[in-house]
Formats: sequence, structure tokens, C-alpha cells
Amino acid sequence: MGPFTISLILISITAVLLVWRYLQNNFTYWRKRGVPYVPFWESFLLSSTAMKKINIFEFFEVFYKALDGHRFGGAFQLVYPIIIIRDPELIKTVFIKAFSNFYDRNPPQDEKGDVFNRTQIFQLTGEKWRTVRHKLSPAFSSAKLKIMYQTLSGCAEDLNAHLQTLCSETGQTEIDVKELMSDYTMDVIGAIALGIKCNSIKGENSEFKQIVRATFKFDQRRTIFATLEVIHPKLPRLLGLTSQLPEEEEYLLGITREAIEMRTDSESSSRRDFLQMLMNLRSQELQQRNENPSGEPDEPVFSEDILVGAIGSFLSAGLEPVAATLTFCLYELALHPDIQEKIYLEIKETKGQTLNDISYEDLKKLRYTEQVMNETLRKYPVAGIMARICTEPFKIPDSDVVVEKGMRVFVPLFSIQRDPQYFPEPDRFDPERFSEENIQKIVPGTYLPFGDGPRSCIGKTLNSSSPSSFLLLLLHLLLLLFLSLFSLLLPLLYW
Ligand code: HEM
Repeated sequence: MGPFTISLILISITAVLLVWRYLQNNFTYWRKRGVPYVPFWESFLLSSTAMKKINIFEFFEVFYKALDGHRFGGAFQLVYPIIIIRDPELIKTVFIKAFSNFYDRNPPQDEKGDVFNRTQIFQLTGEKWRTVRHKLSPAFSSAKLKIMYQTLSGCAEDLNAHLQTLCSETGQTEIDVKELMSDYTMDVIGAIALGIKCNSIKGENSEFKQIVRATFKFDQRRTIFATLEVIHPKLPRLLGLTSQLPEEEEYLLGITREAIEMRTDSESSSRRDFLQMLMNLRSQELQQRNENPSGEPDEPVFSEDILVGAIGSFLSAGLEPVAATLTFCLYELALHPDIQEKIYLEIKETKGQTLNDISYEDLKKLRYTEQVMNETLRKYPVAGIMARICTEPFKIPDSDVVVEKGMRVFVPLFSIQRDPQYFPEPDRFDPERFSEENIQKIVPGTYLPFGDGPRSCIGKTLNSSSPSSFLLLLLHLLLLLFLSLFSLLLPLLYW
């Protein structure tokens, strides 16, 4: 055996020992700190079967149940220790009081990664996130969204016409509600975000629809991408994997840039979509800079990246959550005709006999319909797992445990919102949980469909007594849908 072979063997043995030591350190991480935990092998076996047999919410449900009786506990994601927070008060602490220790959701993104992935607010970290969120928040206020909702009536008319055709011409009584809600949401989000008429309800399979659906679908390639990202944010790119196919990214960037260019003329300032809101904010900012050059703000003016990221956020965060929530809501209503009737009567009472032209202000009067939407978001939270990264070491109150910088923190919201301790008979769909007298009984930190604290959903209203602007969006969409359905079906039942 030559010296080269001997060196190679020694290097290999050293590498194996170092890896083994690293893994040993990780596997014994929680035991050494005296924290209750789900052992590595259980977490590992679970995650390998999880990919096929159970969804991610159910996967975390196993952790949640295994840590029953504890405020928090450890588990593993791949080979990395993670912490699961179960206690509502501790959740509020992490999201709000100790926000400066937990302000990121992911490690910093790969600066050379795909534009749509790295510019979305959801993914941004540190100062960059703070600047972008601060800039974009005004565009998501209830007042601004109210202006955008005026573009919705066109989508509702298409929906109405589509349902009329289905029922009267073909006599069809079965509708694929999930597909219908996806098309409806695509039309709505396309109109609100970019002022694009997608005509999905009318059956057009536009390029926009195909590409947007493909881009934001969580398929096998994206699962691999996300898994590699957990190991290191740069790893997918080093292995030649992108979260979007280059042609998808090119198309989306192209239409966003084109739309931005088209909006630079003064005529377009009367448009009522989200992109126009952003363009108006950008003009205001530029004007302020011109008028007061010495007091120039430190933060950059809305760059193209910020605009692209904002549109990307609207498409990715807007489509699936809204379509899924509406679908689950209709599913529960199909099972509960009594609840349907109550909604119908409430709408009728609000508007008298006509059932037409319900205004944005009327939405806030629909207390029972809002309860139904809240109960849908309890039983079917779209973000059933919420994540944070520890950005500064944090000592968990009333314990000796210190969460170290870089540790991933998970809140299994799906399990908490279905825990009988907080919501008795959790599988029962019961909008009365959110009635005026019962809502006070909900333990703070156990019902968070829009997240909590400065990093919560950008459409969540911080004032807890008024509904989130996206809850109002959901109500609006549901209402328009009901008006279509009622105008077709309910006269037969109730008039
Ligand atoms: C059914 C409707 C929706 C629900 C239930 C929902 C829920 C959520 C949740 C739970 C989060 C994470 C919060 C946290 O980590 O504390 C989130 C974040 C976010 N959502 Fe929504 N969302 C909805 C609709 C939308 C829509 C239509 C948009 C359109 C832009 C949107 C934009 C965002 C953004 C940008 C973030 C990231 C905020 C940040 O990191 O600063 N969401 N949403």
C-alpha cells in the first residue's frame, strides 16, 4: 500500500468520524439539555413515510401528541434539532413580545437564487424584510383593498353566468367545487393583482393561468428543492435545481415588467389593482424625494425587485389559501343546510328582498357569515404549521432552556386549533364558537389563522376588534358566490 492510499484511507476515516461526531451531537442535543423530545429515529422514520402517507400537518400532529403535557419540546427535521412550541402563552411570547429574537421565518435566501423565490416577503429576512414590509403595508390596508374589490363584480358576473349555464342548459347538478374555486380565485387574484382578465371561469386555459398554477404548485421538484434548502439555502442552486422552471420565471417576470412599463403613463393612475397601488406609492415616494432632496430617506425607492416580489407574494400567497378556504367552507355548508339557511337569512335581512349590490360596509354587518368563515379557518387553517428562526438567543421563561441562534421554531397550529382542550368536539363544524358571547372564551394564542405579531399575514388587521382585510376579502368572495347560488337555487327552496 503506497503513501497516497494510506493518506486517502486516513482522510476518509477522519471525515467519517467527524460526520459521526456531528450527528451524535445533534441526536443527543435535546437529551443533554433535559428537554422532552421526539427521538431522532422516530422523527426520521416519520418524515420518510410522511412524504407519501400523511400530510405535513398530520406529521406535526404526531410531534404535538408525543409532547402532550409539555409547553415545548424538541424533535428533528432531517438531522437538525428543532423546537416545537405548544403552549399558547409561549406562542404569543415568540410571535409578539420576543419578536426581536424571532423575526425571520427562514435562513437568509440565496442572493443568486430565482427572483420570484428570493424576493417574496414571505422569504425575506432581517432588515430587508423590515424595509419591504414597511413599504408594502399601506397597499394592504382595508381602505386600499376596498378600492380593489370594485374590480370583483366582473368576476362574479362570469361566475353567475357560468353557474346559470351549468344548471339550465345541461341540467348538470354536480360541480367540481375545488376546480370551480381555483378558477374563481384565479380570475379574482389576476384582476386584483395585475388587472388581468384571466377568464378561467369561462373555461379559457390562458397561458397566465397555466403558468401561475404550475409555478405555485408544491410538486415533487419543489419538495426536493425545499428539502435541500433546509440543508443550506445555496445547495439547490449548486446542484442546478431552481424552485421555478426558467421558462415559468421568464414568463412571470415578463408580464410583471410589461405591466409596470404600461403603468408609467398618467392615464393608468385611475386603475384599481394592486400593481397600480404600488405604482402610486412609488410615485408619491419619488415626489417626496424630489421635493425634499436633503432629507432623502435611507431606504431605497420601490425597486423593480420589490415590485416583482410583491406581485409574486400576491400570486403565491393569494391563490391557494383563498381557493382552499372557500372550498372547505362550501364543503361544510353542503353538509350543514341549517347553516346555509342562516347565512341566507342574514344576507336577506341586511339587504332586504333584492340580494344585490351588497357594499363593502355591509360585509361588516354579516356577523354570522363571518363566524362561518372564522370556523372554516379554525378547522382548516391554510398555514397549519408556522415557522420562525431564532435570530438572537432566547431563554424560555420559567425554564433553564435557552433557544440558540439559528434554531428552527415550529408552531403546530393545525393541531392546536383542533385540540379538544381549547376547542371542545374539534371535528364538529360549529360557527357558534365565534358568537359574541363565546368568542371571549377562546384562549389567546390558540386561534391564529393569519399568524400573529409583526410577521403575521400582511392582510391581518392589528386591531383585534376589526376583521382582517383578507377575512373581508374571503367574505366578499363568499358573498358573491352565494348571490350566484341563491339567485339560482334558493328561490326554489325559500320563496
Ligand atoms: C385565506 C386567506 C389567507 C390566510 C388564511 C393567510 C394566512 C397567512 C399566514 C398564517 C401567514 C403566516 C403568518 C405568520 O407566520 O405569523 C401569512 C403570511 C403572509 N400572507 Fe397571508 N393569508 C391569506 C391570504 C393572503 C393573501 C390574499 C395575500 C396577498 C398578498 C397574503 C399575503 C401574505 C404575505 C405577504 C405573508 C408574509 C408576511 C411576512 O412575512 O411579513 N395572504 N398568511
